[in-house]
Amino acid sequence: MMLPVTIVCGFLGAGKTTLINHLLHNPGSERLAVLVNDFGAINIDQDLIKVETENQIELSNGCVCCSIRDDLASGLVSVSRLSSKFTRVLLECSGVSHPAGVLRVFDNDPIRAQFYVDGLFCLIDTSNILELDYQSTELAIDQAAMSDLVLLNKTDLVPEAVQLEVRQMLQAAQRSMKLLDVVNAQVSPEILFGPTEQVRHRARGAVQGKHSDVYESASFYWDAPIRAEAFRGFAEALPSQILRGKGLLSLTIKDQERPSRGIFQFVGKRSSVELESAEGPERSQVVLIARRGELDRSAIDAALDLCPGARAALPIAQRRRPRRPKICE
Ligand SMILES: Nc1nc2c(ncn2[C@@H]2O[C@H](COP(=O)(O)OP(=O)(O)OP(=O)(O)O)[C@@H](O)[C@H]2O)c(=O)[nH]1
Repeated sequence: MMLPVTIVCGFLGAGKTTLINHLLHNPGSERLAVLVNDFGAINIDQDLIKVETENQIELSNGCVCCSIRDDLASGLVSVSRLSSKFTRVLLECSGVSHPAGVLRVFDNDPIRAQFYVDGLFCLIDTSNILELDYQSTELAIDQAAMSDLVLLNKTDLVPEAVQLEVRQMLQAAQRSMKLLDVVNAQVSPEILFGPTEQVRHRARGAVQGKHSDVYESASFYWDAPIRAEAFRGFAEALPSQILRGKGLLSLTIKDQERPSRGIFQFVGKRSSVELESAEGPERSQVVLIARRGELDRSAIDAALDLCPGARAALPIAQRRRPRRPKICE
């Protein structure tokens, strides 16, 4: 039996992982296999998926629409071997993925014989899309234009006038685009998993070049727990050209015996560190993404000086062959 695939796309930080977490908590009658793609050298999203799911595959080391399409295909093959366990695949694309490149994977055998794209949904960060550079705005609009439904997320952060401007910009690109206002990607699973009125002719244009030519990332890790104050200093000193930052941290806090787990989020010039009740991970990890050439290394080094002990994770190009995705059983 062929398995339906729900694809979630949207520019960096738009709320894709928030949506995946929401759907995993509210799966309805579905048994979901989740494939998660992160652009950076470290897959932080893998750890930000908050439901204990053994049915999760990590696709890191590049963008799923251009550099690691083979990894997506082999991830899907791994799912197909266990297809009786699942009723649906949820695919979270990296924020710089173009849906055309992702859809191409489903046009070829053996994937074409085992999976079909049942829905393509796009998250838009309503609070930030008007601030993006031209090329990133174009990518975000392309992602939206190819989707069956666009979720205008983070509407809590902007006044109605801005929401209206975003709507007008998107509908100027495609008049028939379907838009739904949401906060924290809260949408009924029936809307995404039920029958969709799919975009009739999804353009299957070739993706121009690789997204690693347009965007770059830097990843760092700390083997010892970090003082929360020191990390705050680092986060505040990050240069404003960074489009996206995220991290999974082990933070020491005054008067607390054990380090706590912290989640670092940086998007649209807003940064936050959320402390969780769980104990911190063995290693703290942070990924920063910017347009190629705009990742100001000396400013980042100056920020890292405020938070000693960081080591750089190897850039994608210097790694050995990307790891084959493995499904946990
Ligand atoms: N205020 C507000 N914050 C939100 C909303 N949706 C998501 N966020 C926050 O935005 C940040 C980014 O959300 P993610 O779900 O990680 O975004 P993403 O698209 O998966 O990010 P990438 O995978 O890095 O592209 C997190 O701090 C979320 O908690 C929303 O509707 N309102």
